[in-house]
Amino acid sequence: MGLPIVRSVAELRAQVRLWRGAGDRIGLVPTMGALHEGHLSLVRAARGRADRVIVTLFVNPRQFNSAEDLRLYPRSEAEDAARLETEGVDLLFAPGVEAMYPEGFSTTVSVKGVSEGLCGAHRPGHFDGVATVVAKLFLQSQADIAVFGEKDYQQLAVIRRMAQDLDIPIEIIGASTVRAADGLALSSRNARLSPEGRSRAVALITALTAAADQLTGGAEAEPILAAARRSILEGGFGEVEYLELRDAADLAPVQRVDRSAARLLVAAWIDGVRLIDNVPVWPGPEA
Ligand SMILES: Nc1ncnc2c1ncn2[C@@H]1O[C@H](COP(=O)(O)OP(=O)(O)OP(=O)(O)O)[C@@H](O)[C@H]1O
Ligand SMILES: CC(C)(CO)[C@@H](O)C(=O)[O-]
Ligand code: BAL
Repeated sequence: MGLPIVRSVAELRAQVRLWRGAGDRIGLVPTMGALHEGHLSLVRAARGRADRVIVTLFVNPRQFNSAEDLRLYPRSEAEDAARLETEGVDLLFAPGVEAMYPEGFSTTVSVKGVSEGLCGAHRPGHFDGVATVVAKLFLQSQADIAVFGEKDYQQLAVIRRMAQDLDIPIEIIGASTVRAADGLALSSRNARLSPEGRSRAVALITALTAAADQLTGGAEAEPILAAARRSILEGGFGEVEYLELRDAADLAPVQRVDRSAARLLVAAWIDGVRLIDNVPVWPGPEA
């Protein structure tokens, strides 16, 4: 029969009404397309928890702080739809910009606290764009659950806060990061790396995991982070935008991991491509 693709909120709502009437539980997987195994892992997580799965594909201009990044963002809707059909997805919602932001659109959802620093500091307006579009997708789909990747860890924290603050009745599921065989986190932007950049990009996760091991149990973060930063640059990255240790729940800065779980987060540039990644850091067995 093929995967139904709808482009208007009215069509989406009509389908959701039928499913809700039948008592189905609805799962949502928001994406910007150019799908890879990371996205498909979110789809599988949603399928395990819901009767119907909606994937959304919308390259959201409001979350791009660089026109060049928006222009270069990979787009492959036909291939994406074919992969989603194989995964047994029930509906692809792929609206155009005018359907999401019609003439006169004037609202911004802005989340303080967790959206500050890290990517928030380096991509001005990015999380306002994410929070606004995700709030719309939640309300348009009326889904019961939504799945997001931990690869975009700060984004996940922003979305959890936004849904809680706005009393949107949806359960947010965080799914662990899917990696290539060498450890690089899968990302749509990896497609923009040269073959040499791609093979050197592994320096990011190598440095993160080494630093996380040393931080486990409460060692002072500063010298460990400085060494990790050096090894990322020596590994072939041109710039480390940030490398920070934060509390895993509220993303407050952390000097050492001696009480609760933390997260080590990085953004770095290689080949003119900005890659992000993060790993957990645990207080250790004696904490
Ligand atoms: N490697 C991955 N493992 C698990 N989830 C992922 C992975 N990469 C992306 N996701 C998740 O997929 C969803 C859609 O992300 P998106 O379409 O931006 O893909 P992406 O690969 O992160 O692209 P990019 O970072 O280049 O924009 C988000 O919830 C994101 O966290
Ligand atoms: C959540 C999201 C689909 C909102 O546009 C996007 O930020 C993404 O792909 O991670
Ligand atoms: N994966 C998060 C979306 C973005 O980079 O804009």
